[in-house]
Amino acid sequence: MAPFTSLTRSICSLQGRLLAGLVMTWLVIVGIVLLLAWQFGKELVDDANLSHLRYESRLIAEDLTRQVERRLGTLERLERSLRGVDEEELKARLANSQVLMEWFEGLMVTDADGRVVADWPVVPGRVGLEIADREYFRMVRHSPWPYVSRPFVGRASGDSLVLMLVPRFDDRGSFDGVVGGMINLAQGGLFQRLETIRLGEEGYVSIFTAMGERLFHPRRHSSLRPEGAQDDSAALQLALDGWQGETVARAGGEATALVSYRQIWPAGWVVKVAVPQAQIQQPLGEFLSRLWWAWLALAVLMLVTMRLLVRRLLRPLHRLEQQIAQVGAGERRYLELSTNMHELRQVASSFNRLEHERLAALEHLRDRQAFLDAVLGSTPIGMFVAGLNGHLNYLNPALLELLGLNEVYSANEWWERIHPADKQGTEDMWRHTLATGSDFVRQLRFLHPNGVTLWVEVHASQVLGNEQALGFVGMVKDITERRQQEALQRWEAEHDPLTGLLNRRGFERRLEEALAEYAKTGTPSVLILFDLDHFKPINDEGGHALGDEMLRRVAQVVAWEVRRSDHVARQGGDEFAVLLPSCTLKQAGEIAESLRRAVAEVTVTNEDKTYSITLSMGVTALQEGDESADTVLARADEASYKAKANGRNTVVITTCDDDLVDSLW
Ligand SMILES: Nc1nc2c(ncn2[C@@H]2O[C@H](COP(=O)(O)OP(=O)(O)OP(=O)(O)O)[C@@H](O)[C@H]2O)c(=O)[nH]1
Repeated sequence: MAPFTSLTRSICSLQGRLLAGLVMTWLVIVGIVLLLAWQFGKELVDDANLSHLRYESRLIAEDLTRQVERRLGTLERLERSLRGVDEEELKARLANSQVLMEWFEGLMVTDADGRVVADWPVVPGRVGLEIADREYFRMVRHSPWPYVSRPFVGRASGDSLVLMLVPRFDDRGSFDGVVGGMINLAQGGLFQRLETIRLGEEGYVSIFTAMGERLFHPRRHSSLRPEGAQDDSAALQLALDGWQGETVARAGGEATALVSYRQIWPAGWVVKVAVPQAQIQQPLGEFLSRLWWAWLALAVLMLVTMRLLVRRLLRPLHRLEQQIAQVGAGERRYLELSTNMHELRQVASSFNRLEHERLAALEHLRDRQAFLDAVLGSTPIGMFVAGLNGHLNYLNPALLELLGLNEVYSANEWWERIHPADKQGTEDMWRHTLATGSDFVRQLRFLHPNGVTLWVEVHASQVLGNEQALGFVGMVKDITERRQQEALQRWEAEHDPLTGLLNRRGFERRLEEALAEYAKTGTPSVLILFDLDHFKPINDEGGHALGDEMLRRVAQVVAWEVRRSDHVARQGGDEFAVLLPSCTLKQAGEIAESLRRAVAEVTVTNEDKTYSITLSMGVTALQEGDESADTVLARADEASYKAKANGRNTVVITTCDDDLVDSLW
C-alpha cells in the first residue's frame, strides 16, 4: 500500500504531472505520426506495387500472346501444306513435321465430319476417333478461325491438355476439318517460363480460360482443375468479360491482394498477377515497428532528461514553499527569492504584500484589543461577552467584583446564583434573545456569595460583524439601592408613618378593590370606622408625644386583633378604619366589640397618671348601590357619629334594613 501511495503522490505532484504530460504528448505525437506514415506509406507502397504489377502482367501477356500466335501461325502453315493430299500422305507429312514437336506435344488432323484421320506421334486408337461432338470442333466448324480449346484430360495420356486448332479448307474454300496441336499444361513449354517468375514469397502468376478455368498456377500443379477455378473475386469476373487492369481485390477466403489482369486475345485467356497486400506492406510495417521502438527508447531517454530538467526548474518553487512554511512558523518575516522566473517573483512579491497587510491588520487588531481590554478592565460598569450559544466568554473585573466571583469561575456558578424566583423568567428571556437577536433587558435578583441579595439590571445586545451575528455584549448594573428606595417610596405613599398602618390613600384603594370584588362576585365586606373618645386631654396634658404613643398602642392592638388579610388604616388624627373582606355584618359586629374592649384596656402613663381610651365605632357593610369608597365611608362615619352621640364607647351598626340590625344583636 505504501509504495502505491508514494507512486500516486509522485504522479500527482507538479513534477509528476509535467513529466506525465510530456510523455503523453510525445506518445500521442509519435502515435499520430506512425498512423499517418502507415496510411500514406500503404498508399505509396500500393501504388508502386500496382505499377510494378502492371509492367509484369503486360510483359507476361505479350510473351504468351506471341507464343500462342506463333503456334497458331505454324498450324496454319501446316494446314496449307496439307491441302489436297490423301490420308496416307497426311500421315507422312505429319511425321515429317518433327520441328513442330518443340511447340506441341501432339498433332492431329480430322476430316470435315470430325473423324481423326491422322496423328503424330501416333497413338493407337486415336486415328478414327470421332470428335465431332467436342466443343472445340463445333466452334471451329461454325466459326472457321483459329481456336484454343478449353482444357481437358487427354484420353490417351491422361494429362491436362488444350488444343490449338485451325480450320482446314478444300480447294473450293469449304470447311474440310481441323488441324490441331496439343499442348500439355503440366509439362509443356508454354507456361514453363512463368515458373521462374518471382514475385516475393507469396506473389504468383496464374492463367485462366475465358470460362474461368485455371490453366496454370505455380504452386498448384497437382490441383489443376480445368473444369473450374476457385478464384471468385469480382475483379476476375470483370477480367473474364474482357477487362484488364489493376486493383486491390479480396479472393474467396484469401487475404487482400494487389492483382493485375491482362488478356491473351488469340487464346481467349486471362493472365492474373497477384501479390498479397500483407507481403508488400510487410517491410513498411517492420520499418514503422523499428521506428516505434526507437521513439520509445527516445521517450525513456527524454523522460530521464526532462526529469532532471524539471527538477532543476522547480527548485525555486520548492524554495518558495519552504520559505512560506518558515513565514508560517514565524522563522522569517518575508520571502526572499533569488530566481529569474518572473512568475515566481510575482508570487513572492504578492505574498509579501499580503503578509505586510496581514501583519499591519494584526497589529491594529492587537492595539484595539488592548484598548478594549483596558476600557473593559477599568470601567466601573460590570460588562460581559457571550457567544452565540449563550455561554459567557468574558466577565470584566467590575462585574466579577459586583457578583463576588473569582476570575476562575465555573460556567454555571453565576447562573446558579440567580434568585430562584427570577431564574425561569431570566432563562426564557435569554433563550428568546439568542433565538431572535433582540435585546435582553431585565432586572433580577442575584444571591451574592456574602449572603446579600443584589438587585441587578442586565442589558445585553447582539454584536454584528459584516452583517453576521458574532455574539452578545452585556452590561450589569447594581440597582439594589434604587429598588429599595422605590419600595420605600411605594410604602410611604400608602402608609401612615406614625403607626405603620395604611393611610387614607392606601385604605381607599383597598376599599375600592373590595367594592369591585363585591360588584363582581357579591363577596360581602364590612367597614368599621372609629374615633378615639376624649383623646384631646391626653394631648393637652401629656403632650403630643404621649398622644402619639397612645395612637401607636391603639394601632398595635387593632392590628393584632384582626386577621392578616384585613386592612387597618389611620384615616387621620384619631380616626381609624378597618376593612374586613369576606366577612358578614354579624361577624363584623363581634369583631368591633372585641376591638372596643381590647382598646379600652390600652393605657399610657405620664407623670404617674395613667390614661386609657375608648372608641366610638360605626360599622357598615358594602351594599347594592355603593358607587364609591366615599359612599361607604360616609355611611360608616355617620354610624360612628351616632356612637359618639349615644355616649361614646359604643358600636353602631348601620344598614339599609334596621330590622336586620336588630336581628344582629
Ligand atoms: N398627639 C397627636 N395628637 C393629634 C394628632 N392628630 C390630631 N391630634 C389631636 O387629636 C385631637 C382630636 O380632637 P377631637 O377628636 O376633636 O377631640 P376629642 O377630645 O377626641 O373629643 P371627641 O372626639 O369628641 O371625643 C386634637 O386635639 C388633635 O390635636 C396626632 O397626630 N398626634
